[in-house]
Amino acid sequence: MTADVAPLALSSVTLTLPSSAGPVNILRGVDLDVAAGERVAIIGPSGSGKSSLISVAAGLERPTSGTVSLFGQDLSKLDEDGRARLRRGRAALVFQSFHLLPNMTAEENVAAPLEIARSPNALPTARDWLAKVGLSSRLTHYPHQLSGGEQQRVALARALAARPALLFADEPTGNLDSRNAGSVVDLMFDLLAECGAALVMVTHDPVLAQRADRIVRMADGKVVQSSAEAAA
Ligand SMILES: Nc1ncnc2c1ncn2[C@@H]1O[C@H](COP(=O)(O)OP(=O)(O)OP(=O)(O)O)[C@@H](O)[C@H]1O
Repeated sequence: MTADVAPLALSSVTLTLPSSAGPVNILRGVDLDVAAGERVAIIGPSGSGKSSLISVAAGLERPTSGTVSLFGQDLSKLDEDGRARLRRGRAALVFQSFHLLPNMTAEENVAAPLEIARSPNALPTARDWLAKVGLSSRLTHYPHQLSGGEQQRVALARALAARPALLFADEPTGNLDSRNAGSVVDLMFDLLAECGAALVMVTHDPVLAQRADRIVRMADGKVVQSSAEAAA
């Protein structure tokens, strides 16, 4: 993995989607560069395009125009499989609603992407990561047997077990009470530091945003401010 290639670079990105009321301009010319290991929080009012930005940046959605480079590769030059291959082991995602597979235990949920990436010792590695997030006693529990905070910690272990260079997080604590949110956030920042991973995180929580190295404020589909003091 080359440290000198920017994990993420967006240039003049637009996203326009059709709706019954006509085309909606969701992203209207977004530039964003994220350096290796840099932690960026994206804030802004509801509907300003934060989740859409993450979706386009992670290659889950194609921009209408502009370029998205992930680890130096232009995503528009890759098909869906190519984008998935590029992300695998290097970029990970954590969402507000966890997205754990309901028919798999905690350890199987964490091991699954490692197995897909053919990493050796997937299950022992999964167990190590569940220990890091304080869930050694819940290895064989299914998601419905876990609390919201525990499910989010499994999701975090799953995202970070492959030691990605970039983590995308969309409201990573959105469904948690403030005590659980605080412990998940502490854990996330500790584990990111351990991996040296960059973070692109959407949040409505100003306290969480302040923990980032940089705060990017969006309004109406555009970046309107980008600085360490944006939330002040
Ligand atoms: N598939 C779609 N088709 C049309 N419009 C959409 C679609 N998805 C999102 N939008 C619109 O795009 C805008 C941006 O949505 P997005 O979810 O990115 O905002 P957000 O800043 O993440 O909002 P929130 O903070 O409420 O989650 C919203 O006005 C939304 O209604």
